[in-house]
Amino acid sequence: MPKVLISDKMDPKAAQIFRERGVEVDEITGKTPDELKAIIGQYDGLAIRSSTKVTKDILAHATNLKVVGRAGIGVDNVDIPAASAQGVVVMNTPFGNSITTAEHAIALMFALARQLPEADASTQGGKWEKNRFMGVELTSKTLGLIGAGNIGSIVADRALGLKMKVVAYDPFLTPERALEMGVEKVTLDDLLARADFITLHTPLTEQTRNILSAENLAKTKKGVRIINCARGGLIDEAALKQGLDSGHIGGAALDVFVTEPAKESPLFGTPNFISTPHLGASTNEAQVNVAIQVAEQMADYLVTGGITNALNVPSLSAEEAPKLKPYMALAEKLGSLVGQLAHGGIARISVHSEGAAAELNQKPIVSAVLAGFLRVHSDTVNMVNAPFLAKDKGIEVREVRTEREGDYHTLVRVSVKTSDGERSVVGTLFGNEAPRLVELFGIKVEADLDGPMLYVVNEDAPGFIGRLGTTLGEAGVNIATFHLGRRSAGGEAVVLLSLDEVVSAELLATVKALPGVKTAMGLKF
Ligand SMILES: NC(=O)c1ccc[n+]([C@@H]2O[C@H](COP(=O)([O-])OP(=O)(O)OC[C@H]3O[C@@H](n4cnc5c(N)ncnc54)[C@H](O)[C@@H]3O)[C@@H](O)[C@H]2O)c1
Ligand SMILES: O=C(O)CC[C@@H](O)C(=O)O
Repeated sequence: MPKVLISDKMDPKAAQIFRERGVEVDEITGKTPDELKAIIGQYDGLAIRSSTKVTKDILAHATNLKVVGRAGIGVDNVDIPAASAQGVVVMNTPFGNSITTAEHAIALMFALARQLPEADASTQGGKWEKNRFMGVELTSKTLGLIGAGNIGSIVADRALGLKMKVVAYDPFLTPERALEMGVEKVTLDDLLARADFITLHTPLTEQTRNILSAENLAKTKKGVRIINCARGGLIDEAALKQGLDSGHIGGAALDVFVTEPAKESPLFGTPNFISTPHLGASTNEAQVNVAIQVAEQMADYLVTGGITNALNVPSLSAEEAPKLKPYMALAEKLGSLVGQLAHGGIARISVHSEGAAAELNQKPIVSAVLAGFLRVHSDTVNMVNAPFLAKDKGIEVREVRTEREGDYHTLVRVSVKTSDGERSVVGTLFGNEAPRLVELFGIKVEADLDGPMLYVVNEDAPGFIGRLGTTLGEAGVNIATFHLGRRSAGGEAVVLLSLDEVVSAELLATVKALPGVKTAMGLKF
């Protein structure tokens, strides 16, 4: 039974779903990195929010880990390249808390417009400062949206409902989508010059870090009010403080900080500054949503192999998984076969699906070919890290599909281009289930690729098969199945034998010395 650790505070629904889906679960929160390292080795899955930092060091101790699930959106607390390199799937729940976070941004916009926190503190402090708190209306004001994805577009929708004008800066926003959202797509400079309120909804990347830098803050309208419910680091906090102190910035509300938890900050106590402790996603509804979603996604992966919302591997629905499973087994065996037989630098691997195979999601099939191919040289390769490793090795990967059926109703052809030229192996599924090799380097041969095997290329001549059988028999090696193929009568022939044990180096040398043998190799599946 797979075992999952929930290491951050999460709605109890998550643990309930894991148990219902046959996944054992421990909830142990608040561990230090060293404490986490000591226990992480026993888990197949790790469910987190933002407190647990899944570093390379933690991953190195997570020897059984298959999946990290983030109950939320941002995965900046997970070292995704390290997880990918280790073959660990990283998933998030991209929509579960979007409405809640958008509402928090709108709440902070209202709070800034009417100075609600200061007015509350003053009133509860026994002062009745009716003349001190003069607000601004939102109606007809311009809201500048930086980042118009899931959350940004909900914020835009709510702001339009408040009769604001919304201008958006997002390099990936298409004019059609902007039209659909009812916003005006603008450049960043235009947004800075026009917005009365600015709200940030981008991830923190090298392009967005300090997107509101001192230079850009200086381009804003005097009195601008700024909201950040996305990620700390999008605003230069020192420049923000200066802008608030000088009065150029009329107010700022931060839910997120460069350093979290933000227990101290030069911004604290600044007039017109509001802060919340990363509460964007903190509503009952959002926390139930993300807990259910993360547990379902992780359980799907651990129990059925279905992949949803993964950031480092193509999605594979729980419905698709059983259909693709035999293809992935076939693809892996073909990849392994070419990996064992190919020599020289590999320039390209092409995966060509034909007939029924071409109708399926190709990404998992290609990943399985690469995993089988690369696993020949490393035990730690799996479907998650194989595409990254292939890229690292400079191997070009091609995917081709032909829906028309050929001799077989379904076929997968794996071709490898090396310095010696391009060679292919081809396989099909018998009864839609059993992987079977049907062609090897242009020679028709039918074989199951299973267990230890012996591969021999010889000159087709009478008596050879008998001599080979005798040689193996004399060495006490039992032949399970015998598969033959040849290019032409008297030409090059291929023998593939399934054996009950791995051929020893000594026996291989004897086979190679048989008259007519061109190549002999032990294979393993
Ligand atoms: N405060 C919280 O508790 C909380 C909760 C949920 C999400 N978040 C954060 O909110 C942010 C947005 O989440 P989302 O679900 O809307 O993400 P999303 O991926 O749907 O949208 C992000 C948008 O940013 C845009 N973008 C990327 N680079 C940009 C750039 N250089 N300039 C302008 N736009 C750029 C993208 O094109 C995309 O449209 C994320 O950082 C997420 O982690 C915070
Ligand atoms: O888990 C949280 O409370 C914060 C989540 C939020 O930052 C996110 O990126 O989804």
